[in-house]
Amino acid sequence: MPPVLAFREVSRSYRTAGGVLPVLRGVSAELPAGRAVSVSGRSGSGKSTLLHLAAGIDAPDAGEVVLLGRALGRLPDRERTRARRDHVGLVFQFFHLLPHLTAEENVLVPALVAGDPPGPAAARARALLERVGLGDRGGDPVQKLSGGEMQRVALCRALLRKPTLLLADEPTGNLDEASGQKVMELLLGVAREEGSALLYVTHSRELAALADETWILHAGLLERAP
Ligand SMILES: Nc1ncnc2c1ncn2[C@@H]1O[C@H](COP(=O)(O)OP(=O)(O)OP(=O)(O)O)[C@@H](O)[C@H]1O
Repeated sequence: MPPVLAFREVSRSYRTAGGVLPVLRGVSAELPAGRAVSVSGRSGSGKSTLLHLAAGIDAPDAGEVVLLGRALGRLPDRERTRARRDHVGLVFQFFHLLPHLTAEENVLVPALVAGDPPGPAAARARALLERVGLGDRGGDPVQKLSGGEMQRVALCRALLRKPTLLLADEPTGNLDEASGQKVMELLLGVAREEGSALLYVTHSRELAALADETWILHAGLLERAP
């Protein structure tokens, strides 16, 4: 089976006022199906850049990002968007929920966008909310929920269409330690049950250690922690 995600000699630099800033300098790594990998590294080391490349939101200057055997850079825009929609779930630090919609409606957004049949999608949304302990909050507008609860809703939304790859950029960065720990345990547990590979960025050593493997970005290169 090909890896869910592969970085092959990926480089990315940015043009800044001070000149060209090389962020990734020939990074190669593979994420096998169902595996959980955390990404660490100091501020500015390129963690978010790596995740954006994985999601096809950003493109490398050189090298290839391969999702399920297909090099994203070689796909036409529409195909790349479809690959992301069908195979990738995204969780962000600031949740990006629609505040006036209910928890269940937020979870259902990806199904609406994709035109999935509403009945099965709604049943799955309810089952996921139940799984993360929010079975009785599905009808509440998300703006009434706590930060930890909002992130659990965002997790359900990311998982709704059974993504092969779940990407999470500092998913606990906006939460206190206790809710952060709970969200991370749920993220890892549900991803494992669903068989989704998981790549998550975290600044916390404890939370990074919960993964099967840790990738550390340093000086534009990727090192694997034992
Ligand atoms: N669009 C951009 N234009 C110019 N520079 C950028 C751009 N995006 C990122 N950078 C720079 O690239 C470097 C890596 O950014 P990135 O956000 O990937 O780091 P990070 O490891 O996620 O950082 P943090 O832990 O602080 O969130 C930083 O120095 C950042 O300022």
